[in-house]
Amino acid sequence: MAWLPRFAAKKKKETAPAAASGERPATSAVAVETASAAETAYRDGTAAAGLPVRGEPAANELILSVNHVERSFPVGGQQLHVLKGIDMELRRGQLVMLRGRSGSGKTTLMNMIGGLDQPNKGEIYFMGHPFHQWNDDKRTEVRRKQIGFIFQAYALMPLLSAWENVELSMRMAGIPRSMWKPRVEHCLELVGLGKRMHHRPFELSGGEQQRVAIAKSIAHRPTLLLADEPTAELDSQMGAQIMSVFREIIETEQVTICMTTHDPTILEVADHVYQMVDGKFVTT
Ligand SMILES: Nc1ncnc2c1ncn2[C@@H]1O[C@H](COP(=O)(O)OP(=O)(O)OP(=O)(O)O)[C@@H](O)[C@H]1O
Repeated sequence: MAWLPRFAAKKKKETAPAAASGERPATSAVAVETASAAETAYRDGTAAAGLPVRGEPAANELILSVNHVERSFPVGGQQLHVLKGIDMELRRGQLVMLRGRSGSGKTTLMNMIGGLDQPNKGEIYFMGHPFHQWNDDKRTEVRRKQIGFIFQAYALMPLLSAWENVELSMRMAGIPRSMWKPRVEHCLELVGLGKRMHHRPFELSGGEQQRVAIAKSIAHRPTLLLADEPTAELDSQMGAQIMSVFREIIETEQVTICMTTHDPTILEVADHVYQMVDGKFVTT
């Protein structure tokens, strides 16, 4: 679970300017025109809205390709080889799972896929963008618009309602204010929380809180969702509900989901499972 603190530290840095832009008042004619162009673009699903193009995505489109990736960390004057030549790919609409013992390198790989870290060797292309070559600012820009993150411990703001939590993520993604309401409603309904929109996290069950976190992660219409043990805190029934929500959002949002899990019952619903042992994938 090293992923959460490492991601949280970076996230703080990346969201500050976005939050400011979300609050931008449309006071000038230019600003009004820009906002309405962005809103139209958002409705039409065009790139001008600052969101990924929706349209009709090509079935089976290659979203991510990882080629011969290696990652080492200096520890005690020596190199600790954590990833030892990883090849994988993710395609549009897939639900892909990574499984492996604690310390096998899953989090390290997820950090690379999400553009939070870079390999020492090898290539990572996300939507054709060479993450292995790009600097942190360029990767952050793509990540903010096209990738969503879900954590084991939900990562919700405790004093905000479900609605406000989802709205906050749209504000931070720089989406025009007038688009927030319909999209927040849509996302919360999609995860089955239409009747709990104004509850705060402590008024919701663990499964419901995780569903708010999912609504939050898809509000900006990412292409890829990365989920670190999203069912680990839940009982098997709630875990199954989360998996059915994942299937639903894959269908309706054409998103791709890559998640880590230890739960063998959940593995059954994956389109593909990568088994990691000591920094490499093995076939089972
Ligand atoms: N920044 C770092 N510096 C040094 N070692 C690291 C660093 N990040 C990860 N490691 C080491 O790499 C190995 C793999 O860690 P990683 O967090 O990727 O495993 P994991 O499979 O996700 O484990 P878990 O299921 O417990 O989350 C561990 O031995 C860890 O200590």
